[in-house]
Amino acid sequence: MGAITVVLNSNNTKRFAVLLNAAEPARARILREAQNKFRVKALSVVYLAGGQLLVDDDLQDGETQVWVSKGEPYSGPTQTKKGKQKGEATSEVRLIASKSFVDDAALTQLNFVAQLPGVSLAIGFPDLHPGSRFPIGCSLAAEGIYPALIGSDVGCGIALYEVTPNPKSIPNPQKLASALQGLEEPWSGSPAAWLADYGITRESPFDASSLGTVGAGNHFAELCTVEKVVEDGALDVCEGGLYLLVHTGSRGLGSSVLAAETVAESNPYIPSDSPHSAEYLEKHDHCVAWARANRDLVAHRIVQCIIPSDAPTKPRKLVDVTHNSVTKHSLTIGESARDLWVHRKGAAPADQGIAPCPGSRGHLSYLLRPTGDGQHNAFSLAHGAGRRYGRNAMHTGTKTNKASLTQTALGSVVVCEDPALLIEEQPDAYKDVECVVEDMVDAGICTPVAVLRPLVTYKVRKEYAAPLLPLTDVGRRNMNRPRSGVVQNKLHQLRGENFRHQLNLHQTSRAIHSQTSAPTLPANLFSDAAYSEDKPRRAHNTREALFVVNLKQPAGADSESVINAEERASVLGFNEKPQHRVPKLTLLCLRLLVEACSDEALEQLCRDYVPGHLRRDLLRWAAMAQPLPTRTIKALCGDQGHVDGELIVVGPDAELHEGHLRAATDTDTCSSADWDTDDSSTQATTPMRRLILISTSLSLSLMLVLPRTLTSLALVNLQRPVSLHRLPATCPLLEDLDLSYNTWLASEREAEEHLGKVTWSRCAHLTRIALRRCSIPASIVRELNRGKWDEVQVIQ
Ligand SMILES: Nc1nc2c(ncn2[C@@H]2O[C@H](COP(=O)(O)O)[C@@H](O)[C@H]2O)c(=O)[nH]1
Ligand SMILES: [Mn+2]
Repeated sequence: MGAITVVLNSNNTKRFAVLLNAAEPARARILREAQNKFRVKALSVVYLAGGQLLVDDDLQDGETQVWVSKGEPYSGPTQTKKGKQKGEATSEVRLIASKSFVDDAALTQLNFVAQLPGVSLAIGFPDLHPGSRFPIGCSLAAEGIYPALIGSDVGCGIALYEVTPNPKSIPNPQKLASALQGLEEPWSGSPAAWLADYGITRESPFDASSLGTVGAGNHFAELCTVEKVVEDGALDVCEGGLYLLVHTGSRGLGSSVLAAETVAESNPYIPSDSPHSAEYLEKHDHCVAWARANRDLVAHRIVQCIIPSDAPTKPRKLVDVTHNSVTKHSLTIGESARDLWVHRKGAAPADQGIAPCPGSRGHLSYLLRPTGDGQHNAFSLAHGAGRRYGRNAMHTGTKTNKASLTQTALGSVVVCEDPALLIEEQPDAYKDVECVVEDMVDAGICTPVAVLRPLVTYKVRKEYAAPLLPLTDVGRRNMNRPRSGVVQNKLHQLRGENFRHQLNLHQTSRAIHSQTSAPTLPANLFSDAAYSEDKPRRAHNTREALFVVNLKQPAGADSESVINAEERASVLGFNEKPQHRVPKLTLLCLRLLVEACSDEALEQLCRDYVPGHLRRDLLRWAAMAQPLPTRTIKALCGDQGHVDGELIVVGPDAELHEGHLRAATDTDTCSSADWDTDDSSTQATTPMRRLILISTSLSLSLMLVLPRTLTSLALVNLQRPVSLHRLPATCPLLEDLDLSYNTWLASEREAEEHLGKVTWSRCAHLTRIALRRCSIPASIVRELNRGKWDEVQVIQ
């Protein structure tokens, strides 16, 4: 029996040594000591290195560390295996991390990319964590180029600028934060002139709209002070001086480059020295230069905010490293040296001098000097602490105090007016940067030269509402006019904004805009039953009555259980009265084609000729006017299982098809999709965000497979109660929930019974709930608001 190190599994930094003795069983002693030392009563699980459970009391010889947990999964280091390429050549996987936590999913991804044809070496740094498809915090050496491995934020990186090296005193973070205004608006200067300084003469739609903006997600600009200089004279930084870290990339430009490369294939391979590689590298280099220019402009704007000047100069840049890129290096793997393309996906270069290693907004950051010959680490270093938890995992549903999120334990201030981002980017979401640095120092690949302390972290303000005019309208309106510089500029801006808006829709689909089509034909041509004014009138020959007729009231259902068109319109978010809404001619034609086609022909028609937005409009319109049967909905949805992120099923001739959800779930839920996309990239497919079920049914088995990406869900006038208590787990991102017109929620007692079972605090994003013609007891309203900053809007 000897000494063993006990590590607290939940954070991996708290540890102590315990001397085991023969008198007391090892497991019991470890737990007892750990409960005392860590002051955590519920510790009950002991893991051995690699994650194996210590079930009986005896430790094998050779064990030196154990991890104690309250039951959460093992978070210690994991051993990696040697990968093998598809052909005969072997690829090598190296993990440079022993103290840092590395998620199993990230290792799986690392092993996966190591197996790709042409890849010889995959290195995971201590900041390694899962990306949506490929790992982040790694370098991959390959014969050719895989654009998807670099990701869509090509050129993203971190730069450090000098603001005031010798201030009289440390500036007040709150004052600094309030000075940071106007940074979301497009820059008022000339992007072309700014870019020209970086050798960029090619215009892009993103120049006017995005150049000089930080962007969302993990990007940030941070005013900081030098806490400690470890290597004298390094970078000329002074303790107590004011500096600025800027982390941003090529904004929508990189996304557009990756999108163009991945039209036919999701992970294409470009052989080295092919014409295609030259073409891709030209675009890649454009993004890298653009991202540098962007960081410099962000820095310039920020310094202008805090030290306004009529003749501003660019702040002095001390370092600028790109962490998403591909560059060629000579690497010796096995016997021989070869020129290989090193893909850095969240990895700093180690051949360009000092590199920043940011921790988080609530931790210190480091400046590191690379050491060694670069062979072991493929001339790369960790690019930061790396995420420890995925974004979804940060939404625990427990009550969060806004002030505690905008003020960090280090006394710094956070400017972030997006509540979800504020939660997702909490310091706890990131690994321990000290461990990350130690792991690299232990591996002999760097030494720290200075330590930075955050003062103000700028993420985003809600001060600029981008114009969302459809590109086509803007283009058309300006087609025949001479284009002045101003108009040209505006056009570029709108194009950029339009693209950004599309990306936003892909990612959040918060706003599903209703059509505002001008009437083209009289409404009564559209609905069969209202075909002609000459037709003998039915008892209620209004549109509302027709919808009711079309819905074929189920046997035994009373009139209360059927909802009229206006009510349906309210569910769909259409504000106009239905009879005033007339479909576009294209919709009418499509509706007729749908009627005329066989199932097979319809599927082909939809697949090959009808764009998503038209199919979506038809689904919406039909939901109002003449609900479609299941098979037609299926044809309109195609393989994706939804149309443009949305699915509307109005019964009773239609019901939710399991195939719909399977398809939608398959495309949406990559196991690590919620971790990080590393950028504001678009996904190859639109995730399903909105599901509307009216007057149909939803079985428990379907409820359990609802796509996790849903932000808007309507379960309206359903004939049978559904297991609402499953919602927080199945739809964690839910923002809008419509439970209107459900007869099983009509009385207080019934509403209490069904709504009372839901842990509403776990629906952290919920902002609106509609309960038209339903009851909502006061106790439920209280529960709805528990743990929320803003009151959930209740619509009745
Ligand atoms: N000093 C700060 N560091 C931060 C902050 N948010 C994130 N981070 C660190 O930066 C890297 C960036 O990684 P990427 O994959 O998004 O390019 C990340 O790993 C964190 O360690 C912050 O607000 N301040
Ligand atoms: Mn980045």
